[in-house]
Amino acid sequence: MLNPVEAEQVHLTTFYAALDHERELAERRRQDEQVAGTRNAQALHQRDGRVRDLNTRLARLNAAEEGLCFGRLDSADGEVLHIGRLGLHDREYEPLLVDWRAPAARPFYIATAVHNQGVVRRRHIQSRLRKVVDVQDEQLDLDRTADGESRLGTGVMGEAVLLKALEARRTGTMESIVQTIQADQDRIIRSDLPGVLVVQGGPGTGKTAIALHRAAYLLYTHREQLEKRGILVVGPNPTFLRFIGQVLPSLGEDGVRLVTIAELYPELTATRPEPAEVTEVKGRAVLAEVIAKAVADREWVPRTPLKLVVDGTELTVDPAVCADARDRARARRLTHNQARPYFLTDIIDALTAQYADIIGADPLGGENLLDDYDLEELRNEVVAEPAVQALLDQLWPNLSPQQLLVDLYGDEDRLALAAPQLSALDREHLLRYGDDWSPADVPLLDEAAELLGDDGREAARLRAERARAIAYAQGSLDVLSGSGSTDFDDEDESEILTAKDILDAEALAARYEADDDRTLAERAGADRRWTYGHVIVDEAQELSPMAWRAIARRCPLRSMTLVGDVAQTGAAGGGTSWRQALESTFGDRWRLAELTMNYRTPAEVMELAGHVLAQVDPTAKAPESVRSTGVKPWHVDVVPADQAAYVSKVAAEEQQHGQVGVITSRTRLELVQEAVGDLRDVTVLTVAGAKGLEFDSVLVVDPEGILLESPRGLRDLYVALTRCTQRLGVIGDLPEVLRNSDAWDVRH
Ligand SMILES: Nc1ncnc2c1ncn2[C@@H]1O[C@H](COP(=O)(O)OP(=O)(O)OP(=O)(O)O)[C@@H](O)[C@H]1O
Repeated sequence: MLNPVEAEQVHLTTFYAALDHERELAERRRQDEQVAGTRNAQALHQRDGRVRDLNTRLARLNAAEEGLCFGRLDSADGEVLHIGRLGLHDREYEPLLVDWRAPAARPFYIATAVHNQGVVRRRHIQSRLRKVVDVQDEQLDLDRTADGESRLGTGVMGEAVLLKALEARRTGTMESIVQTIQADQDRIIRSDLPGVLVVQGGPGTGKTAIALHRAAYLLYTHREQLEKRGILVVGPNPTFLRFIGQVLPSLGEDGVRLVTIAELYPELTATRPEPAEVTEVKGRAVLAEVIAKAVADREWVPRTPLKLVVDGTELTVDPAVCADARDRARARRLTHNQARPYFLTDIIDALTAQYADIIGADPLGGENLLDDYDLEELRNEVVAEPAVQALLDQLWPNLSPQQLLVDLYGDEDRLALAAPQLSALDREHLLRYGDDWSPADVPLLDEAAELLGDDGREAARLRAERARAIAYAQGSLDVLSGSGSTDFDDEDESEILTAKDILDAEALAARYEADDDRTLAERAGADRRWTYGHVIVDEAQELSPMAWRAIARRCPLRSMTLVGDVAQTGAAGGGTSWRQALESTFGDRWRLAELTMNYRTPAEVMELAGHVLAQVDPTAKAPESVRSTGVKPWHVDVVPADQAAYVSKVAAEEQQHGQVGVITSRTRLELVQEAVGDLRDVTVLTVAGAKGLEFDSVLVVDPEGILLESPRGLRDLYVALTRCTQRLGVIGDLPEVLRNSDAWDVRH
């Protein structure tokens, strides 16, 4: 009789054989597609589509290679299901392996001894390089529990496997948790697609991991709906995006665009740093009104009549005429730039009429002497007159969002007019000259783009793109027709229509466009108006109301997952309660789920961090750590002058424990960075840069500085203290909140 490891090896070998078979099949079909000769452009085009699908299939099969099968469910009725990273069939199309996202796999994550969902045994299978290395069983059958064969358990699924995963050294990038997703996490992952779901959870509760697995689950379950529009994932900074970037590909999913708020606006780099007070003002919901007013102010009505000269004739633009033209243009309910031609037409008509009255006046007092042809000529003259164009640009300019903001920020009077509801100091924060952008400007540019509409650049870009596509298509047709002549010596073959016979370059270009070769993320990234099937925001507490508006615009269906912790808010414009953060954009149309177990930070470290949380919010409850390490956090007070050198020495020692994160105040950052140099596996960051990240060992340097240098210093300190999976050291003068705790192991 085989032992469990041997028995599972037999199954695993079958699964890998099926995986290899699928892979070979896809590979062969891809090769066949690639060598199949065709001269028909439409067939070529369809073939490209099939090759792309096969590439996706192969990428999915390859992603499942490591840890292909990790679970097994045995039901009371004797049914056995193996759970894996994807679904596989045998050659008779009988299911072999169930995808972890399929409904049938669900009991693997939620069955308990009390609610066993018909499962009597859950088996965790661990493998490496196609070999089963360990098997852990959980008996979920209460009858058997009664006779002592099993126990009710701790409420943690697959405890031994989970703890092994949590104890493991970090690699510097986040990994998939498919094998050990816990029941409360599973409920969130599989929550319904529609609506806004807010996931509140303390540090290390798995919010990021869950958000990414939810993306994979949604893509699998609602593929039809989501594949075309894709999923947008918004994270706090580029380092974080790199940290999480491999999780979805490792789950076999692309079709997801990962961005920070600063990258939300196409073709723009928004990296200019700015003071927190400025960021805070730019993030306020009222800025939407300010931008709207700034746009409206560019639809200008002069107070007094304006004079201009057309070919020696003086004409007057009356304020009443301008006001009338403006009202009529606005009544069309178009964007500023789209409404502009209507306004212009009215003003030009008025000027032409005035011009004609003067020029065509009958000296004898009779009717105007000009006919329609003359009037048309006069109109052309009015339009061609530079003074008229300058006047029109003044009254209703064609504007890009960038120009609107440059003009607004750079002019005290414009600011005063557009933002009377802001204090003089707040307006001063906005005042600046130049056209480089900070991340907080991005939602404002986006807001402006909505109100202004296309300023002509988008149309020009599309025209250029189309011209390129036509040139490319023409090239393809030339190649096809060139090679066609040599091949047609057979009677029958000459009957075949070539691309050239049935298509011209323009039609072919249209086909190429419809079948754009860029990835979904690239296409979505280039199009400001792209709307996604689902949006996931991580560290969502950091977003300002203006950022929420920009995000909401990208998902009119309001299908979103927002994960975060309002006790960790560091950004000046971020929210400290979900209600306050979301109210202006979503009202109360969102549902809340909470997570309470901490899978990252050991209990010893959480005890300390708990003191800080109690000061951030006395009503908040720190998440409960699932494990303790027996290693107390340590503290040493080193005078500032010696700190950098000390940190460098300790960081080098800590390297032996794995990835080391040195988190320090902004003021000490450079000094510490210099001292640490480029020690392998050691990263020096500020708290903002460490958001969402984790390390085996963390050194917090200058905690007092972290606390004092930001109005949200306490929350920053809480974030810094909760980044480690194993060890925490604190270097520098201790803030009051961390003194007098028994949690410390004091170093001298
Ligand atoms: N069910 C699980 N199985 C294995 N590991 C898990 C599980 N849940 C969470 N983890 C691990 O715990 C760590 C913390 O998870 P994650 O970063 O998603 O937490 P978070 O709630 O986003 O934290 P923070 O708010 O502090 O950024 C990660 O290493 C993650 O892989």
